[in-house]
Formats: sequence, structure tokens, C-alpha cells
Amino acid sequence: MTDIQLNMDGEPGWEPFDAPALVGASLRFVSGDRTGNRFRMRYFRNASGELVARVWFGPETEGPPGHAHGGSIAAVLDEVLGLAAWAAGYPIVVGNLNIHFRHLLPLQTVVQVDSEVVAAAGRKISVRGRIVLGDRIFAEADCLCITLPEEQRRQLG
Ligand SMILES: CCCCCCCCCCCC(=O)SCCNC(=O)CCNC(=O)[C@H](O)C(C)(C)COP(=O)(O)OP(=O)(O)OC[C@H]1O[C@@H](n2cnc3c(N)ncnc32)[C@H](O)[C@@H]1OP(=O)(O)O
Repeated sequence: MTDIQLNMDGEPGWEPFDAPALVGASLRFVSGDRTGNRFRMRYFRNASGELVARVWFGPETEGPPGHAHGGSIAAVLDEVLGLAAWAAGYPIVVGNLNIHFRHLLPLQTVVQVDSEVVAAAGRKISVRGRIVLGDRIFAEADCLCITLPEEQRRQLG
């Protein structure tokens, strides 16, 4: 795993950020993958304070030969964009996630997930995100997050 972890170092102005800890220890499907064969990832906040993730799509995420399954891409966006809302102070679950798959995403490649909380209206929090490598956009997403009532949060937590 060493080489991959080295590749996942952040950029100037980025700070490592333990985003999954915001919701406890439940996120085992993506960031908490214990096998390391599905996903390996690290979270940061960039110089603007937005949540950014570096993600490695492992062999167990395969869909089209040699490339990531769309569901694995959706899983990553679900987690990162949901946590972007949590990191901005909104205790939410994801209610709706629309994804445009722009290019096939090659396996065993470290890509970047950018996020931006774009609006908050009542319980509805809108987050945008994308998965990129340099100029190449693999996927773009609009995510509608819904804040949880206190009682429901206590039941989950
Ligand atoms: C410690 C904790 C750990 C929590 C851990 C959280 C981890 C986050 C990171 C991982 C992300 C995930 O995987 S989350 C897992 C995937 N998501 C889910 O399983 C969510 C399942 N769905 C739900 O639980 C529910 O449908 C909710 C909570 C989203 C909404 O139900 P509700 O609470 O009854 O609220 P409801 O009245 O229906 O809706 C409130 C407002 O939002 C709007 N709204 C609701 N859903 C939608 C929708 N899909 N599209 C458009 N609008 C919607 C409604 O029109 C309404 O607007 P208005 O009338 O007010 O205008």
C-alpha cells in the first residue's frame, strides 16, 4: 500500500481531515474498506475549506474491463458529497444523487473528488461534486442532502 499512500499526499494548502469520524465508525463500504482491494482513500480540506478526497479504485470495484463500476463511482460520490455537507455543519443523509458518467475510470488509479456545498434551504442542502484526474473529468454529480431531525440522529448514532 505504500506507493499508493505516497501518491495520495495532498496539495499545498490542503489539510488532512478525518471526515468519516464526523459520523462515527459506520462508513465501512468506501473509506472504511478493511481489505484495501476496493477503495483506499484520504480526506483533506483544500485552501478554500472544501472537502476533497483522494481515492484509489481497487480491483474489486471493476465494472467494464479494467475500469470502475458505475455503482462504485456512485458509492464514492454518495460518501464524499454527504460528508461534505457534514463537514459544513449539516447532519444529513443523501436523499438524491444525480451522476453524469463522463469517461471510463481506470482501475488502480488515484483520482480526486472535489466537493462544494452550493445551497441550503430548510432541510435541503445541495452539494456538487466531481471526480477528476488533471483535466479529465470522470464523473460529475448533484447531490441533495436532507438534514436529519435530532431524534433520528440519536437513534442512528
Ligand atoms: C449519527 C448519524 C449518522 C448518519 C450517517 C450519514 C452518512 C452520510 C454519508 C453517507 C451518505 C449515505 O450513504 S446516506 C445513505 C443513502 N440515503 C438514504 O438511505 C436515505 C433514505 N431516505 C430517508 O431516510 C428519508 O427519505 C429522508 C431522511 C432523506 C427524508 O425523509 P423525511 O425526514 O421524512 O423528510 P421528508 O419530509 O420526506 O423531506 C424533507 C424535505 O426534503 C425533500 N426531499 C426529501 N427527499 C427528497 C428527494 N429524494 N428529492 C427531492 N426532495 C426530497 C422533501 O420534499 C421535503 O421538502 P420540503 O417539503 O421541506 O420543501
